[in-house]
Amino acid sequence: MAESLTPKQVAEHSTVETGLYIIIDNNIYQMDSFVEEHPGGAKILKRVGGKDASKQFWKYHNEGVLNKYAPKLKVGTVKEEAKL
Ligand code: HEM
Repeated sequence: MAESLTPKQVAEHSTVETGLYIIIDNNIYQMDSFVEEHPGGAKILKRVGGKDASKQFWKYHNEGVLNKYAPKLKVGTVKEEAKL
């Protein structure tokens, strides 16, 4: 089920135990099941848990990687925090 979460809610899932969510271009990916098979290593993914990793992602990957893995890993999109 696709969720719509604020950056703050995503930040609550910063560890493998809580799902290891990362943000890439406003989409949220749940990495806990993938972290041990990530070709770039588990450590680098754990470092960006709960955060926006768009910049790091696009440095090392291309669109094809997202097309392949999004169906399995994407859990939702980021919604703006309410502005007061
Ligand atoms: C949805 C999230 C991600 C997926 C599905 C993913 C998947 C992959 C795959 C399939 C590779 C193998 C190389 C390739 O096919 O291009 C790879 C390599 C790599 N990934 Fe990721 N990755 C993700 C996120 C990240 C993030 C957020 C970082 C950095 C913080 C990262 C860092 C790396 C590095 C450093 C490599 C090795 C590049 C190299 O050896 O040249 N990845 N990743």
